[in-house]
Amino acid sequence: MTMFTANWWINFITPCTIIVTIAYYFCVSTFKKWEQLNVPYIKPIPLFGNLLNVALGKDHPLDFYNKIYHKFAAHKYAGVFQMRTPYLMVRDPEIINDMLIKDFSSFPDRGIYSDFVAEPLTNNLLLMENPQWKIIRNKLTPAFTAGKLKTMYDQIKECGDELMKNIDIDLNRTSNEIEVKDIMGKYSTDVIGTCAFGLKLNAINDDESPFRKYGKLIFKPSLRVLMRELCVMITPALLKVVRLKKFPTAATDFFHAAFNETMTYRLENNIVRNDFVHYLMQARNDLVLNTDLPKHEKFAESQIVANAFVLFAAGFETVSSAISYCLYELALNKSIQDRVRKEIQLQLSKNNGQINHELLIDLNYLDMVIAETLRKYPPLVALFRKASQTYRVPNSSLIIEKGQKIIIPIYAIHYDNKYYSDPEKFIPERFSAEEKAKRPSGVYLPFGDGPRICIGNFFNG
Ligand code: HEM
Repeated sequence: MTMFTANWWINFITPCTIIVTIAYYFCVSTFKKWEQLNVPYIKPIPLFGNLLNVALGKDHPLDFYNKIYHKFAAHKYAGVFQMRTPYLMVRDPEIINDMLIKDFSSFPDRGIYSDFVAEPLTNNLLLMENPQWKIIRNKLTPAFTAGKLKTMYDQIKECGDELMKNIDIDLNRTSNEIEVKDIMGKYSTDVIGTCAFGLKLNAINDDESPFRKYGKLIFKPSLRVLMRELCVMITPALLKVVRLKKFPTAATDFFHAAFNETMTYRLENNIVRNDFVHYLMQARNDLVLNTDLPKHEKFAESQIVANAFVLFAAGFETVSSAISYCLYELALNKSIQDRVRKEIQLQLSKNNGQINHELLIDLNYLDMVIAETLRKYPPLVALFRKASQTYRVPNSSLIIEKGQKIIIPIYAIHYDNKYYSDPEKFIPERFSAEEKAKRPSGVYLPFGDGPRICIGNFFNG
């Protein structure tokens, strides 16, 4: 009997010890990386790396990046462990420029994980890797030129008129208060809908608009999204087990059906409009239906729909957040607000009351106000890249291996008083031609930079 108990105990304890040892080894197996490469870093905690407070919801990722950026102020780069995954945070503007622009061929992808089979809508420009990214980017770039924007002013103005009507109604209904972020979300949904897809979504007048409803849903922070991100940073293989999706199924089903229907409708009715859908359909002809293409170069129908989705999703949230913050700062800074108003009134009177391309390019002060808004409130707090080959970091002994993930902390750089004195203050004059010329490049990145810069960059003026 005693023998049985002892054996049972040994039989139990041995596998447990082995499992705990393997689990522990797995949790810390990547943690020697920065020490071996002589890169400064903060001591990581098993499994969580440096991300414990973010995982517990105590810190926003933005605070986390800021802390590391400031802690290593004397260094050009620092090592970060996001759970088990080692990232190199690059702080130095020259290295940032090299990675984004000059040495783009070594960093052509973002390295953000997605399972394109389980989540076909994520198989789009933002997450696609080369060589497919380059092919589809070349097909869609012609949809984003200043000339195309000129043809869209009337549609944008129509949305603007509806917006003004609704602001008036809201102000009368409430005691002179409006929820700016919400109304701008509806407005930008309508603008992208009409300019990009030829759809009159009317989200501004329709609280039940499904584009607005599902658009909001895909950006809603949730435990599901946090858990998914943490799983990816432990090991993407975990997602095969826990099956957490980036976007709620109801939203992806809706957008899939909506964009499919839009394209089918145009095909069946021979409708040709010079907008994003037109270029997406051309891409479909060239890359999906083209029988001359070898099989491995062909795209799937679902990739065309995924790109329609990303143009909508990446477009409406960024634009509405930029306009909302801009209005917020104008409300706080009356003298800046007055100067913007005066400039618009002056240019309108010079241009016979017409809002068109000529008027917009003369709104120099407004341009500076928007640039300062995007400095203070960049919609993306960081850029991501992944090394596609071994890379020697310029002017240093550091050699990055293929697959190394990179973080460029846009937000922290935009608040670094080395480049922007009194960074908390809203000072549009920072973006006068003279002031801009004094700053190094690589320290103003609201749209990213290099060949992978935001494709909608032009759309924002
Ligand atoms: C205020 C407005 C916007 C801001 C601040 C913004 C910001 C950004 C940033 C920071 C990136 C990553 C760039 C990089 O990694 O270097 C990006 C990528 C992207 N943006 Fe925007 N964006 C805006 C509006 C738009 C609009 C209106 C659209 C489409 C209609 C759009 C579509 C995209 C797409 C498709 C990508 C991925 C590009 C690629 O990898 O080729 N964005 N955006």
